[in-house]
Amino acid sequence: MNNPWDDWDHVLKVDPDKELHGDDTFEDVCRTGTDAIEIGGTLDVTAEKMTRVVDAAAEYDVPLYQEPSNPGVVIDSPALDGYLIPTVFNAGGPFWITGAHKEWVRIDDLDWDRTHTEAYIVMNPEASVAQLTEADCDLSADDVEAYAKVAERMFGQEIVYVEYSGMFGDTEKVAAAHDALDEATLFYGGGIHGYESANEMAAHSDVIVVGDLLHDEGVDAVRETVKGAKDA
Ligand SMILES: CC(C)=CCC/C(C)=C/CC/C(C)=C/CC/C(C)=C/COP(=O)(O)OP(=O)(O)O
Ligand SMILES: O=P(O)(O)OC[C@@H](O)CO
Ligand SMILES: [Mg+2]
Repeated sequence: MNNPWDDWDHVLKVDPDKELHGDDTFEDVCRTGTDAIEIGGTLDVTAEKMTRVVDAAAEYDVPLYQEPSNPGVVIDSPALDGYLIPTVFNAGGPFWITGAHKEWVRIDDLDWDRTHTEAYIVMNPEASVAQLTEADCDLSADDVEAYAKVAERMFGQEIVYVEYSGMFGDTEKVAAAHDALDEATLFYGGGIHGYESANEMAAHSDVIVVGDLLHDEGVDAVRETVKGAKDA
């Protein structure tokens, strides 16, 4: 199966609820050298805020994907290459595994060819995503490895996402997920803040995701993480 993310090393995650840094523009954001832009955040995202970011990025050639945190923020735009829909394997209950998805499919006509899932393993208990989904983050490397195998082999997931949002993760646990996968692509996100941290996590995953750095330090700092990922 050929998927666009097979060739990615770096994804930039733009949170529609956060401002860009300093004088950065969306043109700068699209020209950091990242392989794709994911648009999404856990808290206070609306369809209107999503539309603002998609419209601003539409004219540049970087692939654009929406990553909705609930069905109400999904927007229909020809500028989007697709939708990356989280499912949280270690959520505290079924709503964030299949429940929100069932509601979405019930109320909307999906564009199935552009709709893909990401099997999240949420690891930082302080992150909004962990609190919202009541994720069990108390996982050993063996647990993470097992979740990754369940995602790939039992549920046919093409993307497994080890999510440390807001903190730099444990490389041993990320590597355990990486080693568990044959076909699926491992995304890693959390706390990447420069060349070194990008380079280190890129060695233990297939794609690194950089989020808050864009909003906190800006496009020049993001460009360093692209270099770190590409050099790994
Ligand atoms: C079925 C549909 C369309 C949506 C449901 C999708 C699911 C299951 C979402 C649950 C997990 C979630 C909220 C994912 C959003 C992506 C994400 C983890 C963004 C990063 O968020 P943080 O960085 O933790 O949050 P803030 O920056 O907003 O605090
Ligand atoms: O914001 P950071 O910590 O870079 O995390 C990136 C991403 O994995 C968040 O969903
Ligand atoms: Mg965030």
